[in-house]
Amino acid sequence: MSTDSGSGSDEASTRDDAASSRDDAAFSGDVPDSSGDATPDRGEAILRAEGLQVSYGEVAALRGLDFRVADGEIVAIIGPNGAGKSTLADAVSGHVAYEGSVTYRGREVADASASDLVSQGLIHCTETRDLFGYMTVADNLDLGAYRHRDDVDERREFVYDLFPTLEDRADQNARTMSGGEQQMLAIGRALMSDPDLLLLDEPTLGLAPVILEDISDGIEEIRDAGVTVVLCEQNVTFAMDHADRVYLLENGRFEREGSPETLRGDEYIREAYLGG
Ligand SMILES: Nc1ncnc2c1ncn2[C@@H]1O[C@H](COP(=O)(O)OP(=O)(O)OP(=O)(O)O)[C@@H](O)[C@H]1O
Repeated sequence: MSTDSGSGSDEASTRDDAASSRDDAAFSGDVPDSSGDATPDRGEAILRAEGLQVSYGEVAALRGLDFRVADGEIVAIIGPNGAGKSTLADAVSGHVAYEGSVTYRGREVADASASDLVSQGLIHCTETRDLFGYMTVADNLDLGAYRHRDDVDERREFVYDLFPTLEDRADQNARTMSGGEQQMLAIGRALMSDPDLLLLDEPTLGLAPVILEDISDGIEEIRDAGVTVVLCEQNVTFAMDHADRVYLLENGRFEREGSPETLRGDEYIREAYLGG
């Protein structure tokens, strides 16, 4: 079944495309896991993938990923440009066709439309933010709540507590907000959808350190409010500072997996991503 929801999936592969790349891109399954902490013990898996593959025509973007995210965790997917982080987020949120299996709360993602997944609490905050630039901050937030009209005021209050700038700028058009403010608005709008699982794709992209602190505090508060977070991030330091577990994605494969503490001690991670 197609998972096309009309948001950029025209270029995505068919499942046959993905299948055709299976042989030359098989997953080795031997992600180094010296940590002993790979299995989440915080709760039941809310999200699980087995043999997840995505291809765009000839390009194999994800080459057979196995992962699980437990209820209440912050899990970071780190990796360089082109590693496949956004593709992973797109596959999990039903925006791109995939091979293998991805289940959200035990149900195959491909069997639901992207909008059904939103109704079930799986919310994807994309790298491009997708704000309505000529609408106000307040209206953008309200649009986030279009499928969940209960407790809107409570959720808006939570968002305003998290990012007070948004309340101060409630009547300002989104396009006139700074990059950092727009990122806060994108996360705030996602929260208005009442997520159980929030996929954040590159929330730190292009942001100044002072704004990163606000986003940082926000992510941990979101988790503390009971939302599971999958953080796709190129900023490895930021991701390591906030995640409970981390997967390193390179060229469509997981190369490392473990707790931030363990990965900070990994020589390859230190040299390639943490400046030695
Ligand atoms: N719609 C598409 N059509 C063709 N190729 C694509 C498409 N989207 C992604 N790709 C390719 O898939 C690979 C993974 O891209 P993806 O955007 O998922 O990586 P990423 O880790 O999110 O990168 P970045 O951090 O730069 O956003 C890249 O080689 C990219 O060029």
